[in-house]
Amino acid sequence: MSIARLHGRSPLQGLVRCRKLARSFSSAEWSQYAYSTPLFRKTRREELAEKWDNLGFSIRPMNGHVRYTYADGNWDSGVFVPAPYQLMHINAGALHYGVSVFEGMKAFACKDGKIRLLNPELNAQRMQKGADALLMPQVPTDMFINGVMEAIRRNREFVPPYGNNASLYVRPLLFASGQMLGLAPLASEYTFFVTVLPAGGYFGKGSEVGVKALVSNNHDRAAPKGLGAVKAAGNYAADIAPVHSAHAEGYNTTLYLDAKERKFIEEFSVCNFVGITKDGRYVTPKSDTILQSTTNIMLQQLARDRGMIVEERPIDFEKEIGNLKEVGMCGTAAVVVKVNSITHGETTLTFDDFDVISSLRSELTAIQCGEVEDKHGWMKEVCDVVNDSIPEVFPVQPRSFAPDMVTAEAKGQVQRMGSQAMHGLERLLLEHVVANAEPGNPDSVLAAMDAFWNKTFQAQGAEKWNVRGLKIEEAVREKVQAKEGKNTPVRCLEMGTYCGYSALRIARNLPEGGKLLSVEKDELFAAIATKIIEFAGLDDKVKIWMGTVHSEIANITTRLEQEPADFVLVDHSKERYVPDLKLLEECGVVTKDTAVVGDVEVYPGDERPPKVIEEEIGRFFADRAFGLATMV
Ligand SMILES: C[S@@+](CC[C@H](N)C(=O)[O-])C[C@H]1O[C@@H](n2cnc3c(N)ncnc32)[C@H](O)[C@@H]1O
Repeated sequence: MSIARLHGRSPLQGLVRCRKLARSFSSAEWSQYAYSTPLFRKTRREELAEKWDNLGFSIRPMNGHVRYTYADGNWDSGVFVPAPYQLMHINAGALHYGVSVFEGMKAFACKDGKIRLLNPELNAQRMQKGADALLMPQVPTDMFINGVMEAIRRNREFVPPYGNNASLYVRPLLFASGQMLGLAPLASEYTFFVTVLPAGGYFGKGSEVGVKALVSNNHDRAAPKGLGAVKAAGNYAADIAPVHSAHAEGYNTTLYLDAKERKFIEEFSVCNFVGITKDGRYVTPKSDTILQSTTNIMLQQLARDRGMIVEERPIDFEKEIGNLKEVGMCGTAAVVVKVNSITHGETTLTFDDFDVISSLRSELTAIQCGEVEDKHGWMKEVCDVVNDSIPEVFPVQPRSFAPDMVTAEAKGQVQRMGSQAMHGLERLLLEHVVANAEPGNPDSVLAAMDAFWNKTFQAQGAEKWNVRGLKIEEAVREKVQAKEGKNTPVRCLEMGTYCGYSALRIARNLPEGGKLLSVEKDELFAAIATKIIEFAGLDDKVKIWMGTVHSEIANITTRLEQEPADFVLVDHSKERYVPDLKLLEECGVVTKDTAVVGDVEVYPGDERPPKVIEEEIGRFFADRAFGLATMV
């Protein structure tokens, strides 16, 4: 049996059954996955025009984030997700066991009109150390940097302009997104994502004004031989209560001493401790439970460049604190902030000077924005800044930003549709349509396609094939009727166009203004379908989009005008049904109101998808209240 008949025209072996799940979901249940784009509105650059100096440190919805998924021992090729959501199982390891590490980095608009990133290798290495400690997969340095750069490029209009002390704060995160019940076995899925937000605010200003710190006597940050040296989410959770009680007592931050002896300085709340001794040495604590700040590493280097003595060693609080003339707290967001005083019990020590640290800080920030030579090669160029005086034309986005990653396709886990041999048949189909159908008449084009396939396959399965088409059309018509008089267009999405047969059946039911976006990864099929649709005169309603849902998600949401789809036909490769539908849900394209019709038939001659895939599809559809057309 030729594989050709599996596509678009196939003898079906049973009845077509369209099942609407009767079960109704409460809005709370839906809220976990029925996102719709209107729930968040992306920030517009114009809204920030007056605010660059006062951005603060708050979350604003950006254009989207970059996400990679690790499953079956490999990372996928990465995707840009134009939404701030991640759909995951309620038993995800990150949620229950805190299997999560993150990073903080900054991108800057430089004097020469370029956006640059500060020292990403250091952050990649630190995340790798964290991954080791929590037995998560490594994020290779190249992938880390590619992901970070892509997230910045895609959000580059939110990089504050040069001359401003704000920057684009970049947050890469690695976590167990797969289920875990107990700590062994490990999660089957991990996610690495990179999200960004423009930030400035408190830390910028605080660095000049100075802060008051309180030695934390009732809390420890991390246990000896624990996870204090990695940027694990739990370390931050442990810091919340202490820092809030310090605030309540009128202090800006906490200072932790070592958990074992309560003698040696550890770090401030989420910031490293930096001191300048009365004789001009740069001192900073050394301990296995401190997270090493990348900013601290660079400040130390700048101090050494000036000939200063740098000592990274245990610092006995009682014995040495009085010998410091300057104290700063440093970290990516803060750079380095002046500490005016430290209170320990009844005693408060004050530090009036900040000249040495302040000048190191100025040198580092000058390197960051390209004002002084970057002798150590810390800055990595990302792209050009947005020029407000020139209308923005976004460059064509690369299809894949991690070309070396092992993709599901490369692993052979995605059904292979199409071969050299098939293209010959599809070419004949197009010739047949052009020769026999009436231009501008979709019904006659469909009739010609039916005739072609009937002839090729001696009419096997013709009737059942028609039933499938009718079911699809019925679901579309229901949606069209529901929208009648509502003045909003009917939006449809198809995954897997092949030669455009189902696209025609959908589109011929669409009223004026109705749209079908059909995604096809095979370029030749996409070209043939485009010609067939054009010949049928439905090209004003149908757009064939080349690529996969995964690679084209940002274009899909844009073409659907950030609105949910009314109808979705899932007819591409079974392995992609659930991941692609999940992504569409996260981006607000598929909601509880979308009619989703999935072809779950295994056609004769087709490779049966692995059982886990069939089960995954079954579970996914059973959990949702949208319609499913099942081929039985
Ligand atoms: C069963 S055919 C679609 C038939 C079509 N909907 C019809 O009824 O006329 C599946 C198509 O999906 C395409 N495809 C497979 N995987 C895909 C993916 N990940 N993204 C987009 N298209 C894909 C194949 O190239 C093939 O043309």
